[in-house]
Amino acid sequence: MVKAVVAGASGGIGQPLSLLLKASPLVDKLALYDVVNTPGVTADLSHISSIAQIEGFLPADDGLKKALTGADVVVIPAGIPRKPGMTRDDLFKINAGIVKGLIEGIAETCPDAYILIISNPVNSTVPIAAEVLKAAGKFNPKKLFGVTTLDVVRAETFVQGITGERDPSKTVIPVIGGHSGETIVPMFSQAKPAVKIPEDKLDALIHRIQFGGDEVVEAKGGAGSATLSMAYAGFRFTESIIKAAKGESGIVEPTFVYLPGVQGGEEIQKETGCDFFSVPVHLGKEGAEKVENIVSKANDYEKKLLEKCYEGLKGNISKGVEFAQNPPAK
Ligand SMILES: NC(=O)c1ccc[n+]([C@@H]2O[C@H](COP(=O)([O-])OP(=O)(O)OC[C@H]3O[C@@H](n4cnc5c(N)ncnc54)[C@H](O)[C@@H]3O)[C@@H](O)[C@H]2O)c1
Ligand SMILES: O=C(O)C[C@H](O)C(=O)O
Repeated sequence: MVKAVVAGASGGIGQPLSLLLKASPLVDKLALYDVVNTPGVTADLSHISSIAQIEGFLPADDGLKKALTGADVVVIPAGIPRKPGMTRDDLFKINAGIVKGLIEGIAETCPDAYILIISNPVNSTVPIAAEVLKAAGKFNPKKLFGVTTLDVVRAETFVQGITGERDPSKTVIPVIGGHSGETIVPMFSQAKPAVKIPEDKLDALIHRIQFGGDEVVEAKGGAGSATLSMAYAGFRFTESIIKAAKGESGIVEPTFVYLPGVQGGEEIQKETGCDFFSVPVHLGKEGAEKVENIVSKANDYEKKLLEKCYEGLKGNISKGVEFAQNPPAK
């Protein structure tokens, strides 16, 4: 029996993500939570003839608690998206409080659930979540994940323009670091099967992966950021978590985790100076089993990218920790 919850289910990501989860044979129960419109979204999805029993909740009448009760996996795409000219960090002011509130609810109602955070800025919202869970005495670093799968999906897609592979998802390209601009570090040296990127194309390819989010924000012209590709990526990661929890072996996904809390993470923490980092994580029945240290395998070109990543990422992490430890007065 797997119960999944989407918090932020009525939004641009929340709706297609809820659709994919409703259609998935891996989900038995699906709860949709949002501050608006969940009755409509739930009624609509409930007509789909799939396994998942679906229920929708609003904040009234203890809706968050009811949605979270018995949850195994909580996916969080709640919060505002960017408009052209904004950075992900510009979302901090509003989204930090939204994520904090939802994590407080999880700490109280379903502290053993896997928590998958999509809300930006991921580099800060995940540290916020960790601090809130620590303060409640409920932090399990093996079950807290920042979803960075869209960066992996973009790397797979954009490199296809060079390799010409028919199915881009067959090339595994680890993307590590964080989830914004130069904190995103694609590791083409570790691609499987190996890919050969012509030297004159590498800078542009890396830049497109690091700033792929901007491409969508600009194209949507004020109507938000990536939603459909994110729903696909978020579903792909959620499926991996559920499959691993059900005992499937050999599942490895890059995801943003608290390094000291996962086997092998301390070595990467020492090397990077970052407490949180996206790295390929081996997923198992209890969540993050161990991390792969591919940081130490970086070539000279990637080492330069990583130096820039550490600079930005450390600041983003501290900002989240500081917010959670000293929340602004309401
Ligand atoms: N991690 C990634 O790779 C990635 C990719 C794309 C977008 N994002 C981020 O995901 C977030 C959502 O994007 P979107 O396009 O779906 O935005 P959206 O505005 O379309 O939807 C957000 C939803 O969150 C809901 N919400 C607000 N406060 C809430 C609360 N306290 N509890 C529950 N729900 C609440 C809103 O009502 C809305 O339905 C943004 O922060 C965006 O930057 C992350
Ligand atoms: O770019 C954004 O703001 C949304 C998301 O983080 C993305 O990478 O598409």
